[in-house]
Amino acid sequence: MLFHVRMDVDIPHGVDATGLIAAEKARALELQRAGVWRHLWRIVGRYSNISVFDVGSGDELHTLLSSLPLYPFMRIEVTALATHPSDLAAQP
Ligand SMILES: O=C(O)CC1=CCC(=O)O1
Repeated sequence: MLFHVRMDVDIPHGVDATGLIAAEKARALELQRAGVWRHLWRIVGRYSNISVFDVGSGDELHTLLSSLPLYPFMRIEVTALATHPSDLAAQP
């Protein structure tokens, strides 16, 4: 199942998140190499990203997202994706 995910990061002033940011990057690269984190894009001008995940279920995605190192400092919006009938890749 594909999910569109927007993550907005808000680290409070005074919190040293250097280690968490490094750990987040390592986890993101690991999940991309595993084919789970399919796309990762920066939203221009914001400390936010748009991502696409390929996971088995919403429960699996929740477990994954809530285990990210920066999760305590993120606001996350998730949209489940389905195949569009006019998608070229979906044509017979
Ligand atoms: O910088 C972000 O948008 C948060 C983040 C997700 C993966 C990563 O390495 O940083």
